[in-house]
Formats: sequence, structure tokens, C-alpha cells
Amino acid sequence: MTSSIEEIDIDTDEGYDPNDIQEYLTATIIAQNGMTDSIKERLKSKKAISHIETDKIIKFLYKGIETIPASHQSLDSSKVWISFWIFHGLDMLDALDNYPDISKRASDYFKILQNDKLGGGFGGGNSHTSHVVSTFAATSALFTIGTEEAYNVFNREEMYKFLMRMKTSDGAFTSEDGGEYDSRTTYCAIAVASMLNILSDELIDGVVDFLVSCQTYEGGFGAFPGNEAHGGYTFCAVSALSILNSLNKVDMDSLHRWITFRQPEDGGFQGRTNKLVDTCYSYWQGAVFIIVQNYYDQLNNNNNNNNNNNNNNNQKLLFDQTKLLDYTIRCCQQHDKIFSGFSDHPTRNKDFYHTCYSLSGISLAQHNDIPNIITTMNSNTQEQTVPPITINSDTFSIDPKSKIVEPIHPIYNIKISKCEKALKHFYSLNKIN
Ligand SMILES: CC(C)=CCC/C(C)=C/CC/C(C)=C/COP(=O)(O)OP(=O)(O)O
Ligand SMILES: [Zn+2]
Repeated sequence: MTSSIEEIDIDTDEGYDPNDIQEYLTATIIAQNGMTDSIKERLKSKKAISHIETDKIIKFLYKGIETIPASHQSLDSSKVWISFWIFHGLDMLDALDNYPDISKRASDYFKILQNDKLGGGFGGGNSHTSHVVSTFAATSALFTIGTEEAYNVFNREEMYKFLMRMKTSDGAFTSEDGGEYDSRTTYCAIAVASMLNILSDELIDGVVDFLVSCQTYEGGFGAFPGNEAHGGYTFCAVSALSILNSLNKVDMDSLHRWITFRQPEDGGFQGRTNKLVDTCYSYWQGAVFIIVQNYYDQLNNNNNNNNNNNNNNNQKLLFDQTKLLDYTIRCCQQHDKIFSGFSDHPTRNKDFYHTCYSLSGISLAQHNDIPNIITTMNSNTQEQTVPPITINSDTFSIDPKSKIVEPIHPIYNIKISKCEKALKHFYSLNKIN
């Protein structure tokens, strides 16, 4: 096999065999071959454990509540995100609620981050101006804390004014006053408004058209019309369209095809064509698979004139759940004597972001029937119905003693029980518009 791009002499065709596709080596293909090799190596090494090191992960996350490593200094504007990654990671392992004083400490801190006398919304760090993406992280963190004290932090009237101020004339939302806008900022605004029961006709005017225009010829969605399809932005566009009940406007077959090709034989998900698998996409792309599945399920139910949301019990998901668990748990769990957590790739260090989204992806892959949650917990009613969610039995073939991570809502990435409780709370309050 040719080992570098330079060795291919295209002009003379020397050494070029059109039947051997391995000859077409590019920088990204070489990187992918390296990734496949590092996965194979990892699977042979003692580091490849097949159970989730629950206690050590909890220790890693607890430590993060008290001390942020000096190396995270540059992430000052992401304090709100670091809080969410840690809280949600712990919550999925059922280790958040008993942490001493967590509700009061988090609520007091998030009150400081909320700019309710300065135009609404939340900043990402102390004294930061409001940002739509930080506001989504703050909302998710407080939903994850899940107490009345946490819910009472929100100033919904000011939040509504903030989101209305962020609206653009083409149906998107800017990140902040004078900031950029894309499918990500638009999802964050729509998700927050639907979570807090402040979604009005005026707020959503034009949003569906903007999001639909971000779908590319590949089938996935980009940040902006004409941008390359990417898993993060596809999650954002498809989730927001699902909240707005408008997935019928999407070229769903093309999206389905695109997302199916995002799980190469490495087992994990890649964010875009020809790029490396990475554990954060276990959630971003995993959730897209589930939203697509829920869309087809609903379509089939409607075609069958059947009003039950779904009749298939123990319905498997549209991706290879075992392979995703294998990549995430065995290849990317980085453990030492005391701590454990997840990295993006087999040869890298653990961090809070990948620990949160790896556990979120594991949660999706360990459960079947999760698509039904989207239909029954649709954030526009106080009547939340939690459907039966079955455990994917393949998870036990990887390790019979597997820890089952708590099931999450695929669109909001909040533990189901916390999501149900918060939505009931906010949908019992007056709608603001
Ligand atoms: C709700 C919310 C804030 C969602 C954000 C979702 C989002 C845009 C995630 C993608 C972030 C990410 C890892 C980009 C990597 O691009 P890269 O070019 O470094 O990596 P690649 O090679 O995997 O594409
Ligand atoms: Zn990543």
C-alpha cells in the first residue's frame, strides 16, 4: 500500500492502479488508518476494560466541582458549560443529588451568571454578558439540578425579551448582541424557550425556513446555508425542527443515508465525511439517529391509522449499539488507580466534555425504545408521559456486570426523570409571550 500522498504520481500514472482504491491516499485517510490501528492496539492492551469505572468517574467529576485544573484557565467563559458537563455526568450515574449543598451552591452561582437586570439571559462566566449558547448550558445545568430552588433562578420574562432581541430577520438567533448566528445558536434559543414554556409564534417566526435551508446535498446540516454538513450542527438543526414539529420539511431519506454513513467500522461516530470518530459524537450523532427513527415511527403509525405512539416493544436503534459501546467504553475510557473519564480518541487524555457526552452516548446505546420519548415528552404540555424504556440486552454481551447509565432525553440531554419534573413545573406556569 502506498504510504504517503507524495508517492502517488498522478501525471505519469506510474504505480497507479485504478482498481486499487487504497492508492487514493489523502491526509485524512492516513489519519483514519492511524485511528483504526490505534483502536486495534487499544483493544489488545490491558487498558481496554469493558465495564464503566463508575466510582472512579464519580471521583473525577466530584473533584471538578471543587477545583478546576489550572490548564482550564482559558475556559473562563465556559464555566457554565463545565458545570453542566460535571452535573449531567454525575446525574447519569445517579451521583449528583446527594452531593452536599449542591442545589444551593449551584443556584446561588447561576444567579450571579444571570443578567436579569441587564437584558436577560446568562453569561458563560462571572461578569460576562449574556450569550445564547451559555444560556442553553445554564438552563440545562439548572434542569439537571432539578429542585424548586434551581427552577426559581430563572427570570422567564427577561429571558423572553433576551431571546426576542437575539432574533434575526432571516429566522435565526444571534449568539449575543452583534454576534454570529447559525443552526447551533438557533437550536439553543429554541431549546431554552421550549424548556421554559416561553415559545411563542412571534419567537419561532421564520425559524423552520432558516434551519431547513442548512441541509446540504450530503443530507446532513451545516452551521449556515452552504456550509459543510457536520454532526454537531445536524444535531442542532434536526433537534430544533423536531421541537417545532417540522421534520416533514426535511429531506429525511437523504438525512437518514448521511447519518448511517457516519458510523464507520471503527464503531464510534464521526462528525463529518472522511473525518475521525470521536466520543462526543456518540451523543451528537446518536441523538440524530433517534430523532430520525422517531420521525419514521410516527409516519408509519399515521399511515397505519394508529394513534398509539409505538407498538414495537424493545425496539432497537438504527445504529450498531454494541459497536458504539465498544468504541466508547473499551477504547476511550482513560483510567488510573484513582480516577477515570473519557477522551475523544484512544490515545488521548480524559476531559469533562468527552466524559459528559460519552456517558450521554452510552445512555442512548444502552437503551431501546428511546425514540418514543420524543413523542410522549414533547415539551408543550404539562402532561408528560414517560414511555417504557427497555435496556438493550447486547450491553450485557460486552460485560455482564455492565453499569446501566440513566436514560436521557435525546433532544435536551437531560436525565428523563429530571426532564419530566422540570417540564411539569414550567408548563404549570403561565406561558409568556
Ligand atoms: C448545543 C450545542 C452547543 C451544540 C454544539 C454542537 C457542535 C457544533 C458540536 C461540534 C463541536 C466539535 C467537536 C467540532 C469539531 O470540529 P473539528 O473540525 O475540530 O472536528 P471534526 O474533525 O470531528 O469535524
Ligand atoms: Zn469530541
